[in-house]
Amino acid sequence: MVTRTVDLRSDTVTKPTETMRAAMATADVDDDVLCHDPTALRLETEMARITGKEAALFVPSGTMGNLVSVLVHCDIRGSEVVLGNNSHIHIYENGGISTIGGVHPRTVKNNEDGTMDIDLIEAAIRDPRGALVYPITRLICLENTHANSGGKCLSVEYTDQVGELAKKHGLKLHIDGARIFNASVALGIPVHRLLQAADSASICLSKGLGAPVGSVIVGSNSFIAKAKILRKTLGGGMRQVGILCAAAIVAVQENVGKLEGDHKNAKVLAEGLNKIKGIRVDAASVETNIFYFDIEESSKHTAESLSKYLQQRGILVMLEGPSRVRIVLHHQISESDVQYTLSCFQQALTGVPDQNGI
Ligand SMILES: Cc1ncc(COP(=O)(O)O)c(C=O)c1O
Ligand SMILES: C[C@@H](O)[C@H](N)C(=O)O
Repeated sequence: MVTRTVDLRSDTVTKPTETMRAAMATADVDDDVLCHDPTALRLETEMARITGKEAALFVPSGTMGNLVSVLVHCDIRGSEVVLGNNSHIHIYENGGISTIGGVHPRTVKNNEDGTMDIDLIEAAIRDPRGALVYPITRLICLENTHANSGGKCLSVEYTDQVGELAKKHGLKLHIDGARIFNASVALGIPVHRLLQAADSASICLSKGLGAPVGSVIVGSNSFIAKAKILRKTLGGGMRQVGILCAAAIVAVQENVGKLEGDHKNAKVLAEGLNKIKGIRVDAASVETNIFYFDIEESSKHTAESLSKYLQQRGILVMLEGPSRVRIVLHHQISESDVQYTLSCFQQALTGVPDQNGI
């Protein structure tokens, strides 16, 4: 019988802490559509301060945060957005910018570090003289940290360069900052500085920060005013939303400091896995809380059989292909969980109990 659960599928799996639940239970609330829920206002004011933007808006998910942001910037039919071919907006958001917003995606290859070559971004920007046949480029999107690249951090220098490029061409810059706090902690650079070049950003409170629900969009007063209308259009206007925002406030207050521990646990786990025959992981490249590993052909396991073996021992991972697995650390994974996980991997791949005798 499984007596322990180590959920490494994502940092979206965290459960609200007791402090969050207490804050939710006693939250000061009001109708956030008819007026402004006081706790939502507190969260939005704090997030605007942290990010150095004029205003902020709570939204139910990161997907809606990105969708609303893109649609505000690309509010004219025939608009085009330049984004990474391996970006979350392009891969995992149901093509919402097109299916709902009528916005055309223009992808540029993501490098292994999550960036897109600046010259390739510029080459993807449409020449306005071709307006008879071309869509009109209005927006560039970055993602920091870059999830599909293994939680890689975009440097502030790179972000500023893309910002300069956007300005040069009269474009806006949106940053999918689902894990911007992870980037900030890993780089030792404040969130507001990482977002300085961006006209907008979408920041997940429900990932590494551990809130049960929600994201926040940040930007200018004018941008957020338009975003609020679009959020309502999409059904995201919420009533006594302070119940959710109260937990998010606790998350920001209590969990940013835990991200460094998540990054350390990711590094320890990656380095430990790297020592196990049959597994290949670039442990040196682990920067934050996400990494991928590959199962070698010589191994007796596939990703699916390994995940089943691990699941029988309470360990949950995300399959990314026949021999590829994603691991994501979060504040509810302890150092002991990491060691237990390594023991189970050791047993699965080599059949030899490790020093823990498992
Ligand atoms: C980089 C990135 N952006 C956006 C999202 C979307 O967030 P949500 O799941 O809250 O819609 C996710 C994952 O969930 C993500 O990993
Ligand atoms: C799968 C993806 O949509 C989600 N953002 C995650 O990282 O778990």
